[in-house]
Amino acid sequence: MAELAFFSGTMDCGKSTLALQIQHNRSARGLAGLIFTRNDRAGEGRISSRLGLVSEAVEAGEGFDFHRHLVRHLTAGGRVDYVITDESQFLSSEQVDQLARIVDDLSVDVYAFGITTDFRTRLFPGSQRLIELADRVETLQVEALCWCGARATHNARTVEGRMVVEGAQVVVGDIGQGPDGAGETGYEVLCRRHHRRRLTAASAGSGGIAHDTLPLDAAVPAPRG
Ligand SMILES: Nc1ncnc2c1ncn2[C@@H]1O[C@H](COP(=O)(O)OP(=O)(O)O)[C@@H](O)[C@H]1O
Ligand SMILES: Cc1cn([C@H]2C[C@H](O)[C@@H](COP(=O)(O)O)O2)c(=O)[nH]c1=O
Repeated sequence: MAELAFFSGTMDCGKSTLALQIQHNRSARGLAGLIFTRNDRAGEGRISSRLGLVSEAVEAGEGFDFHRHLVRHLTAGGRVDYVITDESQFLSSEQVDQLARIVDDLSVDVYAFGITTDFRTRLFPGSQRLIELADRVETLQVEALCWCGARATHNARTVEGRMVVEGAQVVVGDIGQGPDGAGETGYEVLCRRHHRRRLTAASAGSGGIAHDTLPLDAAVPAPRG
């Protein structure tokens, strides 16, 4: 039976990489997929991972109808075994309904990838609808880490390394500072404790994992002698 699966997590946890791996493995076995994205950092009509993989994709902008696109494709004699949508957090609730309709009415698997919450810890519209409708919601296994070493569960937006809480929900960008450095909007993944305290690596003065904040003493035996 076809399914709607939502692979979610923070920024930088490997979602696009997994999307491209699924695409690679399925196409290697002769399955035909349609790949969609919206507002990828690499530009329109592209799906890119930080591991360097890039693939072409159909840009599913505002007003794009996934169900109509598939019906047209099939009517024209095309084949579709599965659908991948990256940056699905940016989709509208109606577009996610169309994805569910593709699964139920056309019996095509849909694998959606996206971050769950925005820089203010609120659900994106696309992610909210995916959580409501998906047959399965998967949290990615490769966790991103907060500067303190704890699992990063939240996305912070930063300006010059400092967390900001005002601004538009959608600002396309990357982990770290923008290319021009000062004043550029960037993102940093944090654990909830540090997101709540608005404590980024820069504001905490941390150059890397702060080992003394981890409860490692109990796990690592003290050296003998
Ligand atoms: N130089 C590198 N060497 C090994 N792994 C890397 C490197 N750069 C990035 N990664 C991996 O890529 C992941 C980010 O993958 P990506 O698909 O771009 O994430 P997402 O789509 O979730 O934002 C990182 O969590 C890390 O595991
Ligand atoms: C938290 C947050 C993120 N974004 C943008 C920033 C990136 O362009 C994407 C996430 O991409 P990734 O492949 O998962 O790293 O979302 C945003 O617009 N608003 C936010 O609050």
